[in-house]
Amino acid sequence: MAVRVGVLGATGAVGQRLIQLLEPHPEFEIAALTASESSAGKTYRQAAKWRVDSPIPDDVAEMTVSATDPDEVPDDVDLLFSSLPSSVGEQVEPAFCEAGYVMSSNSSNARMADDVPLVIPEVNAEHIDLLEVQRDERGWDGAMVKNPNCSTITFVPTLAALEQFGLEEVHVATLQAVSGAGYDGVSSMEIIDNAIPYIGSEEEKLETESRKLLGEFDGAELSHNSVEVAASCNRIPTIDGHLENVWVETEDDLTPEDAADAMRAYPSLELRSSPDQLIHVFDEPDRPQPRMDRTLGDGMAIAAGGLRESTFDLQYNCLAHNTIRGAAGASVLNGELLLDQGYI
Ligand SMILES: NC(=O)C1=CN([C@@H]2O[C@H](COP(=O)(O)OP(=O)(O)OC[C@H]3O[C@@H](n4cnc5c(N)ncnc54)[C@H](OP(=O)(O)O)[C@@H]3O)[C@@H](O)[C@H]2O)C=CC1
Ligand SMILES: N[C@@H](CC(=O)OP(=O)(O)O)C(=O)O
Repeated sequence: MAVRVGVLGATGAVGQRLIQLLEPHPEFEIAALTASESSAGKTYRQAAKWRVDSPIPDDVAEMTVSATDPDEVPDDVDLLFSSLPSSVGEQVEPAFCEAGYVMSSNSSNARMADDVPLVIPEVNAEHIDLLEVQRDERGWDGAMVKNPNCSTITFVPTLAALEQFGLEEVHVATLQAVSGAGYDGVSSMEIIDNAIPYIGSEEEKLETESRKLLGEFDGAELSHNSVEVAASCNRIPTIDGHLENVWVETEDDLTPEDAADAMRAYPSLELRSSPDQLIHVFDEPDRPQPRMDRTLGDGMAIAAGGLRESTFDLQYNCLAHNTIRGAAGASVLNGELLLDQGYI
């Protein structure tokens, strides 16, 4: 029987992607949709300005949107996906977990909290058991797992593949699509014929979340990886797909060929939304490119290319679909992990 799920922030850009991924999902059944007070009481069709590249599912369109309040969500909903603005998530997500709901959240609040697992299943699935510590400390029947920021998700799997060579120092420069800022985030007059070399708080997120993801969980505490990460973030006028330039220094010798082999061999998982091949390595020096490569593995794969020696041991480019692998798909995958690991 399918698990009954709810989406918090269902009318937003990420909420719509969640609905697109959840509606055909065989393990999940959409049973509740929430948004702000101004959407509550409306049908989903009335409340959401649907902009995803597939038709709004008929049965979802006629559902009534409720306020984002634990009392408004049916008790038999077993799993919540949250795509709320982080300022709202910070206020309401803990109340849902306290009320007993298990939650897979995409919002940035609490990602760095000591007792909140920040998970990319193919990289650090074992961190999910930090939920036991969380439940002990917070007295929750529910639980909260987070996925990282979309730019963090793009480069961390490639670092995980290179970890065997001893990561010392990483520099990353991003070229981020406008969808990452949400529909109303960047105006056309700002971004067309332009690039903006600033995205608020983004650099710090890449630098800190990557070290948490690559950290060790000993069953009681999580220690963060000591690799030095320096990030520089830029907004460019692509619609979807964050492209990143990465420079890596390693303790052991590392050739571009070794790096390509390690990335290609890095395993995926058996979870439904994991791609068959997690990291797709291009031999062509001018790939990956956002428009051509963002839908690899149904938008859940990481693409890499341009592997070469430079002033660093290794330099390369990588790419992921920011609203699928970087947001909604990442949350769905964490939901599948919660189910697989018996948390729901
Ligand atoms: N866009 C992207 O690519 C990415 C976004 N994220 C993160 O995901 C989250 C959602 O982003 P995005 O979908 O772009 O945001 P949107 O602004 O498009 O959507 C926000 C959603 O939250 C609801 N909401 C807003 N205020 C409240 C409130 N006070 N109480 C309850 N619900 C409220 C909105 O409802 P209503 O329609 O009624 O206003 C809407 O459903 C953010 O934390 C963002 O940082 C992360 C990675 C990528
Ligand atoms: N800041 C990211 C998207 C985002 O919302 O990130 P976060 O999930 O960390 O809030 C971007 O602009 O592309």
